[in-house]
Amino acid sequence: MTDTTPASGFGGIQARNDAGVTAEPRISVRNLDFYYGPTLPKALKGINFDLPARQVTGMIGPSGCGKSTLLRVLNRMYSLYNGQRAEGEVLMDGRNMLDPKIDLNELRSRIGMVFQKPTPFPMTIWENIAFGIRLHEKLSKADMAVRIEWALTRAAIWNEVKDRLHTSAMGLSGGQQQRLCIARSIAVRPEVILLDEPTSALDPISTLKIEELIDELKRDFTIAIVTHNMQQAARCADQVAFFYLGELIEVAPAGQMFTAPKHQKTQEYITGRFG
Ligand SMILES: Nc1ncnc2c1ncn2[C@@H]1O[C@H](COP(=O)(O)OP(=O)(O)OP(=O)(O)O)[C@@H](O)[C@H]1O
Repeated sequence: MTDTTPASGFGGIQARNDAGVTAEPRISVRNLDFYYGPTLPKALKGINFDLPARQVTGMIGPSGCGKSTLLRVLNRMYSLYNGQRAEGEVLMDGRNMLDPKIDLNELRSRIGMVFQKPTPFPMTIWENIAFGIRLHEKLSKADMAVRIEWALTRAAIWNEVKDRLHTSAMGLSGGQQQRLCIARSIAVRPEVILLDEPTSALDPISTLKIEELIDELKRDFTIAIVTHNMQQAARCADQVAFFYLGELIEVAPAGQMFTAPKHQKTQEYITGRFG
């Protein structure tokens, strides 16, 4: 990982990516509201922000503020559940990804998701990767082999698994399983990867590997990461979005967020006064 001289931040938090956010938006979220049910209050209220292309957006905020809900809306996972409803827009190339006319398969191939707990399928390492690719593309055996090696290499796990591709993925360590899940997600060559607390079940060394991987992957992918760990947000993110009670309170370049947050609530949260 390249390092920059960190700015001194609140609570000793130092943002590594201090350059600010200059990229064009890959996803623009506009006036987004979300309901878990017809009689339940809004879980997301009037959210407006952009995910800049090939940058990492860290999503922070106390438990229940809507971070995971937002990721579930971005890849329309909620549409599997009766009664859950989103209003507003999630724009990619000027098209609203929430429009039911947009094919879910297309959406999922453009916006991939990795969950908190590693979720490998109970099949071989090879099949874990091939399975998703086959849903979207028909590749020859040779092309499939190339794609699988590419995905595992990009997820920084190829060297550890290349001699055991046809053994069960369940035999991998937790950290390896999570990198396999990242490989599975990038194997379909999405443009955006959503990571929901991807290291919360991992040891510090595996966590570091995933953070290094995120830094590497942002060369090609637009990334959003939900994290409870301020230090991790400061290490990984180019911009940080702070959520509270279903609202987006503040979004800013990481350096600014951890040195000079504009809102009192943000300041209280990042200094550990609640949450
Ligand atoms: N399936 C559900 N049905 C009804 N309400 C839900 C459901 N899932 C989440 N909620 C509510 O939506 C709000 C946002 O929850 P969400 O899981 O997005 O928060 P979060 O910020 O990701 O929290 P955490 O950091 O604890 O994972 C909370 O009030 C939660 O209770």
